[in-house]
Amino acid sequence: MPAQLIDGLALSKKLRLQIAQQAQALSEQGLRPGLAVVLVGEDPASQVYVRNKIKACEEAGIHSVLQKLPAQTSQQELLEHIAALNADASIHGILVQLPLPKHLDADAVIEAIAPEKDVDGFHIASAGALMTGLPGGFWPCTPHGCLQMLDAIGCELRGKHAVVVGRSNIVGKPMAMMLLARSATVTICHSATADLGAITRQADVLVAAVGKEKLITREMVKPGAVVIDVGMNRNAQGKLCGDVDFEQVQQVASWITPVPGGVGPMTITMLLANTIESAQRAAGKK
Ligand SMILES: NC(=O)C1=CN([C@@H]2O[C@H](COP(=O)(O)OP(=O)(O)OC[C@H]3O[C@@H](n4cnc5c(N)ncnc54)[C@H](OP(=O)(O)O)[C@@H]3O)[C@@H](O)[C@H]2O)C=CC1
Ligand SMILES: Nc1nc(=O)c2c([nH]1)NC[C@@H]1CN(c3ccc(C(=O)N[C@@H](CCC(=O)O)C(=O)O)cc3)C=[N+]21
Ligand SMILES: [Mg+2]
Repeated sequence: MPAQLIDGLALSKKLRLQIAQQAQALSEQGLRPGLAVVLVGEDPASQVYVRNKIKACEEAGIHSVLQKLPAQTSQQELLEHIAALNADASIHGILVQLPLPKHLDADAVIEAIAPEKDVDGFHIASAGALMTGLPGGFWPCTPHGCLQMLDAIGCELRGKHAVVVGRSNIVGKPMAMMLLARSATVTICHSATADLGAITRQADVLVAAVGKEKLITREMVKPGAVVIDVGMNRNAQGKLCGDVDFEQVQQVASWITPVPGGVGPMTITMLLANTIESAQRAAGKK
C-alpha cells in the first residue's frame, strides 16, 4: 500500500483561516499585526519566496512591508534599517531573507533583530528558549511546520526513534530539539555521518533537511516510517524537488510529505502564526 500524503497546502489553508481570524480580532483592537520582510539583492529564488510571504500576509490580513535593498548595501546600512524596524511599533515581526550577499555578516544581522520581533526564530534568544524549554522566543518556522504536520496525522513521538538528516541552525538542529521536547529518541546525521542508510533505516520518523535531490532512497527507509522532506532543490529539468526519492520511498513509508505542497507552505504558515503571536505579546495579551 503506498504512503498517504501529508498535505501541507490543505493544512496551511485550515491554519491560515484561524490566523486570519486572530489577525482580524487584533486589528479590531487597533493592533493590526505587522511583518517587515527585508530583501537584499536580486536573487531570483529569494524574490519568489519573498513575494509568496507578502501575498500570504495580505490574504491573512497581516500588514506587511517589503524593504528591497540593493545588493551593494553595507553592513552598517542594513543594521540601520533593522534598528528602524526594531523601533517601529507597527511592526511585530522582522524577517531578513537569507542568504544575504557574501559581503554581509548574516549572524550579526540576525542578532541585531529585537528578540521580541524575531519571528523567524533565528536569534540566539529564540534558540536558547527552544533548547531550554523556557518561555519566550519563537520557534523556527520550517521545523515547527514539520512538527505541525506530524501532529496533524496523529503521529505519536514519545519513545519513537526520530532521525534528522541535516544540522543547520535554521532547520536540522531546531527540528531535533522539537522532537526531543516531545520525548522522541533523536539521532542527528550530517555530512560526516558514516553509513547514513544504516541510521535512517532505524527511523520511525525521518526528517530530511539537506539540499540534495534523491539523497533518501527506498533502501534507507524502514517500512511504515513517516517521512518529512524539507529539501527544496531544482532538478536537471528545473523542477522543484525534495531530498527524498518520492516515487520510491512512497512505496515503503506510511506517510510522506510532497515537494512542492508539503513543508514549504507550512513554513510560511508558521511565519504568519509567529507574527500573530508577537502582536499578541505586544498587546500584553500573553
Ligand atoms: N521548505 C522550506 O521551507 C525550507 C527548505 N529548506 C531546504 O532544506 C534544505 C536544507 O536547508 P538548510 O538546513 O538551510 O541547509 P544547509 O546547507 O545549511 O545544511 C545542510 C545540512 O545537510 C548536511 N549534509 C550535506 N550533505 C549531506 C550528506 N550527503 N549526508 C548527510 N547530511 C548531509 C550538512 O552537513 P554539515 O553540517 O556536516 O555540512 C548540513 O548539516 C535545502 O534544500 C533548503 O533549500 C530550507 C529552509 C526552509
Ligand atoms: N529569513 C529567512 N527565513 C526563511 O524562512 C527562509 C529564508 N530566509 N530563506 C530561504 C528559505 C526557504 N524558505 C521557503 C519557504 C517556503 C517555500 C515554499 O512555499 N515552497 C513551495 C513552492 C514554491 C515554489 O514553487 O517555488 C512548496 O514547497 O510548495 C519554500 C522555501 C524559507 N526560507
Ligand atoms: Mg542554509
